Amino acid sequence: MAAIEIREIRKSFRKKKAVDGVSFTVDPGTITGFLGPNGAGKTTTLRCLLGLVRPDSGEGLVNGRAYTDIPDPLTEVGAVLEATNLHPGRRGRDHLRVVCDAAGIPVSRADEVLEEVGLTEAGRKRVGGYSMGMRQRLSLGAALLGEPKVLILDEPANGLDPEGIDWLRRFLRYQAHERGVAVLVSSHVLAEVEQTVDNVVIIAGGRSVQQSALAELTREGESLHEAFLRLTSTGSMPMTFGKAGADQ
Ligand SMILES: Nc1ncnc2c1ncn2[C@@H]1O[C@H](COP(=O)(O)OP(=O)(O)OP(=O)(O)O)[C@@H](O)[C@H]1O
Repeated sequence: MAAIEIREIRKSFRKKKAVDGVSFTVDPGTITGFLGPNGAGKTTTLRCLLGLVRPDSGEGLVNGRAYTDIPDPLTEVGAVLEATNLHPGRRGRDHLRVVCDAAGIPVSRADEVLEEVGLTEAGRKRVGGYSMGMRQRLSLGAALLGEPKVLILDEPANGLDPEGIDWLRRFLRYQAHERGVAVLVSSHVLAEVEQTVDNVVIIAGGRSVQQSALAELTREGESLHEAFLRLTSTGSMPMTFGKAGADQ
C-alpha cells in the first residue's frame, strides 16, 4: 500500500480552480519532490491531505486513512506547512516539550530531536530570536517527535543557508533510505531537489503535468530545471529589461 495517496483532488476558491484533479502516490522509503510554479496548487493539495482544507471532490490518504481519522497523527505523520506558528516568547526546547505533552509523547524526545536538527544549544533560547533557518529546523523537529513514517514538508529549504540545505538533503535521504519513511516535499529549489528526490510530481495550473522517477525525467540529459520550464512555462514572465526591451 502506498504511504500517501492523493486521489483526484479538486478544490476551488470562489470560482477559481486551485487544484483540478491531482492524483499521485508516495511509497515508503522514497522521496517525492512536489513541484510547480507559484500558485500551481501545491500547498492547497497538501492542506487537503492534512485535513486543513476540505476538497470539493477526491481525497488524500495516509496509510489508507484520511488524516482526520488517524488516532495519534503525530506518531504516523510529521508535517511542516509553514514555520511561522511558533510562540516567540517560548524557548525552542519548551516548544517541543509542549507538543510532546499535548500528543502524549515522552518529553525526553524533545532533547533527542533538538540534537537531530542541530539545535541543542539554541533550544535554550527564545524562538523570537531565531533566524528563519532555525525556525524551519525547529518546526521540522516538532514533526519528528512522534517518529512518524510519513513526512510532508512544504518548502522546508526556505530560509536555510547552504550548510542548512546540505544538512536537509542528508536528513531527508536518511529518513527515507535508512528509516523507510515516505517523504513528500514541495520545493522551488530545483538544483537541490535534483540531488535529493527519487521521484517527481510536477503540477501547473492545478493539474499534473509530470509524474515519474527523477531519473526518467532527466534521462535525455535535460536538467530538472530545463524539464520544469519546458513542462510549466506560460511565457508570462518578461524576457527583456530596460529601455532596449521596452522598444522591441
Ligand atoms: N484560502 C484561499 N482563498 C482563496 N484562494 C486561495 C486560497 N488558498 C490558495 N488560493 C489560491 O489557489 C491557487 C493555488 O495556491 P497554492 O498556495 O496552493 O499554490 P502553490 O503551488 O503552493 O504556490 P506557491 O509556490 O506560490 O506557494 C492560487 O491561485 C491561490 O491564490
